[in-house]
Amino acid sequence: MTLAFIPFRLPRRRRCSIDGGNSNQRKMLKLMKLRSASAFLSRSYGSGSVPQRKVAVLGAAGGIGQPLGLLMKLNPLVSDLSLYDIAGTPGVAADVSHVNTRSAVAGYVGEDQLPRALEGCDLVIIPAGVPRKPGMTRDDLFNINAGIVKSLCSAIAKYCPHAIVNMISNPVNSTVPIAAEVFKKAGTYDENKLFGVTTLDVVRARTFYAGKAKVPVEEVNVPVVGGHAGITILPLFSQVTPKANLSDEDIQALTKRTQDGGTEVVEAKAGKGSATLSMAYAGALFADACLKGLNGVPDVVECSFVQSSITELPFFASKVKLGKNGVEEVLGLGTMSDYEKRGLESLIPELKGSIEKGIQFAS
Ligand SMILES: NC(=O)c1ccc[n+]([C@@H]2O[C@H](COP(=O)([O-])OP(=O)(O)OC[C@H]3O[C@@H](n4cnc5c(N)ncnc54)[C@H](O)[C@@H]3O)[C@@H](O)[C@H]2O)c1
Ligand SMILES: O=C(O)C[C@H](O)C(=O)O
Repeated sequence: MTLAFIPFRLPRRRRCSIDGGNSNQRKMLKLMKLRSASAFLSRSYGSGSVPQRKVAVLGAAGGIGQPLGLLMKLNPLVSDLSLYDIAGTPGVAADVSHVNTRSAVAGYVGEDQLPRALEGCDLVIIPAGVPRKPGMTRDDLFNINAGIVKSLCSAIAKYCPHAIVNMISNPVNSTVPIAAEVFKKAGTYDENKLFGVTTLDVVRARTFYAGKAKVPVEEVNVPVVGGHAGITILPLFSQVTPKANLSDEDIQALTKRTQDGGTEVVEAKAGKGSATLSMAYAGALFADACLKGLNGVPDVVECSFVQSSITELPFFASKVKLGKNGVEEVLGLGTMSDYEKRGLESLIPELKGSIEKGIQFAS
């Protein structure tokens, strides 16, 4: 998983050898980086023209929304960036708009301006809602965030019914089913266009594994399946690459740390919210993957919580192939270890309950 808007990165070994060189070599590196950026774009779109893509961030003045807005402004696949919140967006939009990259930026504040924020959107990212404080579960956010998500999704159904939706607001295990129900009621539901963003779980699993296995973090690839809360987060370290010789105890500790990654941040922030910067990074990665898919870039695969039939549950996170219409294929679970099989069995009742809670709320 690499960011389209950081196409300049050379593989680690090449970077090392040139970075240490003389000034001519460094100039050459700079030129190569610029060339590789334009080569990337023309490779992806043939004629060299990048499609116009309007992206909205709902909750754009928040802890996630602000850095996510900035990261989307850095993404050359975005032509129009729409920053919406119930307060604070004029300032955030003015600030982000001064960054000298491709997209036009507009700030929208309050419900009256929501239609204009959404009209013509290809992708809507939703980090609106309250975050956890220490001692809370993600489900404790349900009472406030379910209503926020429901009303935002009603507006999406009305003003940009064909947009891809990236749901960040917690509890994701329930907010995605809520969104699906709202879209179904409005007659606009397309199961291929609704995604629960679980990328931060993958980002964490990669980081924690790389630290333990002493392998370069950029090379680590590991699927994380299930959902996005506690034991419903199931990293499949038996499928990780590159392989390292870790004990069962190590794998269990890595699994637990991945499952508790959000809580680790909530506790460290001591009442000032949950993960924002790492989430903005993860959200930008996932949004970028969706845009690449929309633009026809082949073989884009990410983990996401989507409508699924790979288990008995109607929604499930797994590897998903992204294409011009959103989900192109929900990929299976692959071969799992006995430990992971037990993890899968024990997450099912909790995830089922959270999905049903969301469906019931919205219907
Ligand atoms: N999926 C994940 O992996 C993941 C990771 C981190 C956080 N989260 C969740 O993301 C959400 C946001 O977290 P945060 O730290 O940015 O919170 P925050 O409180 O800093 O920001 C939330 C923003 O949402 C806005 N908002 C509230 N109601 C709104 C509405 N009706 N329309 C538009 N905007 C509205 C607020 O004004 C605020 O600016 C939380 O629910 C959190 O649990 C999810
Ligand atoms: O833990 C949280 O409440 C926020 C988010 O879901 C996370 O995983 O960081």
